[in-house]
Amino acid sequence: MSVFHIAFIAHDRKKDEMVNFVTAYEHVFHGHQLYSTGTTGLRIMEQTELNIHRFMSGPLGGDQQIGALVAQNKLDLIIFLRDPLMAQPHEPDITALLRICDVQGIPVATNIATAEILVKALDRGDFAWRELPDKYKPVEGVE
Ligand SMILES: O=C(CO)COP(=O)(O)O
Repeated sequence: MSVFHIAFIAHDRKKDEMVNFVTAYEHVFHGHQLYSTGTTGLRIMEQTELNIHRFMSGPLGGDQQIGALVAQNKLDLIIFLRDPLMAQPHEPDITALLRICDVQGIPVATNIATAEILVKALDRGDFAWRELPDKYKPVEGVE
């Protein structure tokens, strides 16, 4: 099985939805390299057997840390359940993360409907196209 690099991010009022989603598809995510922002990852790990590399909490820079991986083309899929009805103090970081996903052409789901479609595609093996030959080469000048 190919190992893909997947990040989970959820705003506070979307965290229950994220935990339910990841729990339902735990068997699909198992065996992949998983990342998250701080609190989202904690919540998922409390409810599943998944091991997740947690970055900082979103408002403290976690979105930017994940964005740095995206900039280096080191993520294959991001599930980012955003809260469209509440302003976030780190809105510029969120916009920057989505922008850099578009720069690199990274699949990113910002609502549960898209997340469902992408996880089913992952399960089917539709992510093989992400096995780019230069994906994990270190970026010059960056450790
Ligand atoms: O704010 C977030 C994403 O913008 C999520 O951060 P937490 O997972 O730490 O709550």
